[in-house]
Amino acid sequence: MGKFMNFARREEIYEKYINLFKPEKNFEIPVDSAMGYVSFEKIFVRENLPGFDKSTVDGYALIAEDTSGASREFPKTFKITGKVEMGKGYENVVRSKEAVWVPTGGVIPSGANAVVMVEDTMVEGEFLKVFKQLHPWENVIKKDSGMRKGEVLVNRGERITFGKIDALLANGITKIMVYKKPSVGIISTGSEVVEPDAQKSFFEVRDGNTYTLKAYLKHLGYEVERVAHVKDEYEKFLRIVKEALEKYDVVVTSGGSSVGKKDFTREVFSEVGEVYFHGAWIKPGKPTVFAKVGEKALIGLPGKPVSFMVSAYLFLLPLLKRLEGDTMWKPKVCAYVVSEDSLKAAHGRETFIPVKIFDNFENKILYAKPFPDESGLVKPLLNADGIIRIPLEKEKVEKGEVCEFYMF
Ligand SMILES: Nc1nc2c(c(=O)[nH]1)N[C@H]1C(S)=C(S)[C@@H](COP(=O)(O)OP(=O)(O)OC[C@H]3O[C@@H](n4cnc5c(N)ncnc54)[C@H](O)[C@@H]3O)O[C@H]1N2
Ligand code: MOO
Repeated sequence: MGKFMNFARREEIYEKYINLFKPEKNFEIPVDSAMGYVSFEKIFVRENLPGFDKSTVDGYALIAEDTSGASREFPKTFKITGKVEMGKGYENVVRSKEAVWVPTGGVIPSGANAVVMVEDTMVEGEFLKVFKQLHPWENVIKKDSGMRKGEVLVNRGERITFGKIDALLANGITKIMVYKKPSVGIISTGSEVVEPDAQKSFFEVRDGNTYTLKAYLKHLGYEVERVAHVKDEYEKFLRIVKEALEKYDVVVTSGGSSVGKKDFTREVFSEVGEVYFHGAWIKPGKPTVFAKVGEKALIGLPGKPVSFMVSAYLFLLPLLKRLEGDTMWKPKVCAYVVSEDSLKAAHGRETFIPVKIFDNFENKILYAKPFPDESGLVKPLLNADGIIRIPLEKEKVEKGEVCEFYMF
């Protein structure tokens, strides 16, 4: 197989490889099925919301100034003059020393400027005793204080959250154009690799990688298949990759990405397309292969379990996000956390270490328990919530030092 070819730093791989890919397809979807998709449209608020002054409590609408000095001992008395019905307007005006029943969400009658909660009142025939002093607009959502016509609701390239869905529906928007999510085919390689449910010899390894990645991508909403497993046979590997490229937007392989005699990934990728990089200055995940075949992406992930998942997190996920139109496709720092142990970085490589996060509620600090064991083991990921990063220029992290945390 020979040597590594064309190493690059992570940012360079983002700029010179992942940036080459663009979202192509979009379609219309009901808003209540759009969660997690990326919007193809820029959508504006259609009407001011709420369109009326609205009560936040069940109680009586009145003029706040009339409650001045009110208490349990010295209540103020009002005349009850009517009641508001939900979803309806109210004709009459509230005058000084008058009170009108209003349910939560009901309209504030004109003239009134506050609502006293029913618990702070007592009804005596036609009259209401108020035990509490209110300030103007207490317990009222002011008209149009929520959204204004013309404000941006959703930008093109923004992911649809439940907050966006709620706001779209509140505006009467029930359909939205979103980008299609890319489809992913995952190929497992390695003569020692067997199916997870297989009887295996002492020296064989169960295929965790490809099924784990499938589970993760499926959970994130991508169309994903674990296509096949191939032994270290060049011709068969080549054929399976070609077939997968016909079918999927992105093809990912596991294993065989290093420089061993039977590591065919780079060679196979070079035969079907253009290899941009073979090797990333990161640990784990160094022997990752990045290729492009027409508009399709072909990524060769290393076989070691931690290297496989970390490289998938750092490169495959951003690629998929970019392909689905997400403008925020690069990995994002989720929090700054304190490392519970001192850690050594890999020389000349940006280092990522699986961690579990602990909350310390007393001092309001997040702590990270690192699992820096060999990336060829499965164990470091067992209890990991994500990874912390040691930048390229740093050689170590001291116990108690603050690190960037990236959540899986
Ligand atoms: N001479 C060098 N050797 C290696 C280098 C190097 O720079 N020079 N880099 C090392 C690094 S770093 C990594 S990471 C590995 C990656 O190697 P490969 O991608 O070729 O992976 P394999 O050799 O196929 O497998 C490595 C390891 O992972 C196990 N494996 C493979 N597939 C699966 C699977 N689907 N599920 C679970 N485990 C799997 C496999 O049995 C091996 O134990 O290269 C180093 N070598
Ligand atoms: O990059 Mo390897 O993935 O260091 O273990």
